[in-house]
Amino acid sequence: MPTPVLELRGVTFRREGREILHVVDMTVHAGERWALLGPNGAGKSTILGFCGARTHPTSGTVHVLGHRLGRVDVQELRREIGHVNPRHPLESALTVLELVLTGITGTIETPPRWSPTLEQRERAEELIREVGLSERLLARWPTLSQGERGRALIARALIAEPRLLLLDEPTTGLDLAARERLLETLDDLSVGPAETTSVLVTHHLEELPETTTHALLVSGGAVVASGPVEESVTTETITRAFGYPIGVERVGGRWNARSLRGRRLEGAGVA
Ligand SMILES: Nc1ncnc2c1ncn2[C@@H]1O[C@H](COP(=O)(O)OP(=O)(O)OP(=O)(O)O)[C@@H](O)[C@H]1O
Repeated sequence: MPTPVLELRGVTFRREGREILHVVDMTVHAGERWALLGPNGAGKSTILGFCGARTHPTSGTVHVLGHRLGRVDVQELRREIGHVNPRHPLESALTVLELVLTGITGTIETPPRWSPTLEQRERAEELIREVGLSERLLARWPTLSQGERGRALIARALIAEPRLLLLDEPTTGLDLAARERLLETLDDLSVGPAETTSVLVTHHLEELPETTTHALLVSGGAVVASGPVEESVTTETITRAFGYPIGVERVGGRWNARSLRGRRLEGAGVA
């Protein structure tokens, strides 16, 4: 069995005298697309922090790309991880092209006196085309819609050819068409290198890309379900994770969720 891309074993996390995560285990292999699901405050972002080598556990072990956190230069490790953060802290008015190129330098702003090679520029343009932003190539960051920013940030992450892609609520706040477009962009990544492995955080089942292969459901810092998505995302597990009766249905590859309060559980084709 090849070395997993991510391995969390018996991970706990304590802050201000409170245990935020209780014994989390998770193993992600190359090519898998994971979703981290759960209600507000469940611990999803904290887990994503381990995956991105940004947070260390209080106890237990975390291996990222075969390296154990605490025994590796995290700066170097982070270069192999693409992190799409909707709260990208860019302050200057970079164009889409310039923004994507900062994925090569691993910086937020364009470093002084740095300029791309012709090859790097062409690669950036190719990725911008792939995420459907060719017409906005020279548009500046402050003028981009939230959906355009999301897609530009995905291209920025991909240009560094990461072995692991982390997506923190990439569709939050997008209108319906922008959300669908971004999900299509994520689904299309599966035609890229087979090794592209991803972990996506969301609260909403409707925001899961069709290509999701596995899910980890957390609630109150504990794992409710984990494994292949068909087994881990069901009416029973989602109801347990969110503490509310929610029916889950998968239609045409995508998921729907709705309250079962006042409805009968049987029938309705729930998963
Ligand atoms: N550094 C910290 N210090 C103290 N408490 C923290 C810290 N980081 C996270 N927490 C707490 O841990 C819990 C889990 O937080 P986390 O952000 O991981 O949840 P989440 O599932 O991502 O939530 P949301 O869906 O609301 O973003 C929350 O109660 C949060 O307030």
